[in-house]
Amino acid sequence: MKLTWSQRVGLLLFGIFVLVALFGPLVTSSPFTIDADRLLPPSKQYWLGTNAIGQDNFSQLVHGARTTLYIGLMVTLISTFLSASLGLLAGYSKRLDPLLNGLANMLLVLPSLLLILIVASFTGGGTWQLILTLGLLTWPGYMKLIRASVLSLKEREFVRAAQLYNGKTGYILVHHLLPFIRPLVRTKFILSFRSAVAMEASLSFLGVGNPSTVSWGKMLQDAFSRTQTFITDAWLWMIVPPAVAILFVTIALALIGESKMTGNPFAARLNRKESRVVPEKEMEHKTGCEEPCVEGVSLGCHLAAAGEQPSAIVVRDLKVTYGVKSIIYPISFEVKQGSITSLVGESGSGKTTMARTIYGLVPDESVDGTVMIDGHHIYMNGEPCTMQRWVDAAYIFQDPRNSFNPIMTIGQQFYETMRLQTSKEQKQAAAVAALVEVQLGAHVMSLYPHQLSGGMLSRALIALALVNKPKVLIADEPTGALDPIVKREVFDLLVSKVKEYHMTLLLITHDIPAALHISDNIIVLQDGVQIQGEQKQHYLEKGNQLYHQFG
Ligand SMILES: Nc1ncnc2c1ncn2[C@@H]1O[C@H](COP(=O)(O)OP(=O)(O)OP(=O)(O)O)[C@@H](O)[C@H]1O
Repeated sequence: MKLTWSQRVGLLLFGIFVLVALFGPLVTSSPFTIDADRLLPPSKQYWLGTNAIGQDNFSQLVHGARTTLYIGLMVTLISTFLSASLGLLAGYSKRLDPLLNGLANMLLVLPSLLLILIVASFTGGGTWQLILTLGLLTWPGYMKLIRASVLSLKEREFVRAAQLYNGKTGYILVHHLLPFIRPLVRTKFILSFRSAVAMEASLSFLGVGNPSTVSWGKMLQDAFSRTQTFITDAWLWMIVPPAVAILFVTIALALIGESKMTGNPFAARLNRKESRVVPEKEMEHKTGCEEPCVEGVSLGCHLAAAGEQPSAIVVRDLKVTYGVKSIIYPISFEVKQGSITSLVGESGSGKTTMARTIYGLVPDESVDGTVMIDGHHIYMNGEPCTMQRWVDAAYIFQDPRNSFNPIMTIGQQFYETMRLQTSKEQKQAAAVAALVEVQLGAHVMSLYPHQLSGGMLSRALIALALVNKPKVLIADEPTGALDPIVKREVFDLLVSKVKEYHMTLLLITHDIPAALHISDNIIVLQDGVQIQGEQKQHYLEKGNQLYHQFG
């Protein structure tokens, strides 16, 4: 990381204070020793003179650095940890959010200094009481910022994908979300340190704090509490040194913090990424459930038992409603094993909603009817789902750039989806083989998504979906964002792989000629309704014609 000049100055200045705090007390006398006259001016023996009871001001300043920085560090660690962890939890968990956010709001509306004074007065004057009071009352501001970031991040496709193949909240918070909020956490750390130093000084100055320790705030309090300080020149060596020390520490931290906010290359990279992606509307992921293919119970098995080609996807009387708005009107269809079915229709007709519903990405309460993939019921009154997503069935999201976590390498994201391979070597070999099959080299494993072109990302996403050789693949406009030539290449690649592995494909596309060319069946949606007969024929003919005319 390249340091800016202000960052270097800040670090140098702060480093000097840290060295003084660490080693100063080892080479100076005790700050409590009273062995000189009162209010002596600076001399060779007492570099900063003596205070109103004859203690060495220089020794007090050096020992005070240790206390002030120690309190600042501890307060900052507690406050930053709380901001980050509670912000992550509140942003991610709908259940915890009202509680944590409500608590943060409550603390924010109370006047903080008054609150701290009251709590500190009640808890007594110990150093740890002060640290805990400050640490426990100063987390809400940044907690809310982090919560807001997580609320937006968790709607991104790569988080949804991680939910599908890993599911564990702790893993997603630590591996997928924490890296994004790290710049905020760093900034919070530095700003907290700065305000904790100032706050400690203010509270000590007001008489709240440990009376048996020396700190810069306490030096100021001693000085201000005696009238001699101001009727002589004593204020010059009693007040100016601790005040300047506090000022310089806060300036040093401000310089470091300023650089962090503007010069952090990761933050810049993140901002570039954020500008490229638009978070989707909130659509809570709820899992369905698995029902093993028990003969005589599941619909797919009924068909198999009857000697027909079993259905890989069964949709019966499916209806999707968001609030009072109906998106999909009752619809039924089946996709036979090893076949390709295309779902076409005008923009906004409900194709993506249908695909997401089939894969179990739509909340239970919005869904009515039956959906089964390879014999597994997807929705069954909120029972936990055991259908292995990315293993039994995979889903290719519409936007490949949004589907990969921008701060993890492609290789790391492959490893996450693999459950069949146990060792790292096996995973590596399978991932490389999948990438090679989509004409990408093994070097792609170590690249970040922003280092790949749109076409490469689409191929990588197909490889990711194919790596476990799922029986069913749902692809939502897998070539939507590509130019016509690359589009055709990626499309052909997808179809060839589906055929090679005898997979079942449900394809959402606007490309009607391609759909007509490759599909065993085409479903046409219009305003959430499946159209049939002449109306369907007319739509396909018109779409085919227009596509040839305008691409
Ligand atoms: N989470 C949601 N809450 C409320 N309405 C939604 C939600 N998601 C989608 N919709 C609505 O459902 C309708 C169908 O959207 P959908 O994305 O399924 O269409 P689509 O056919 O895939 O469109 P396109 O081809 O443009 O991607 C739209 O009117 C959309 O506003």
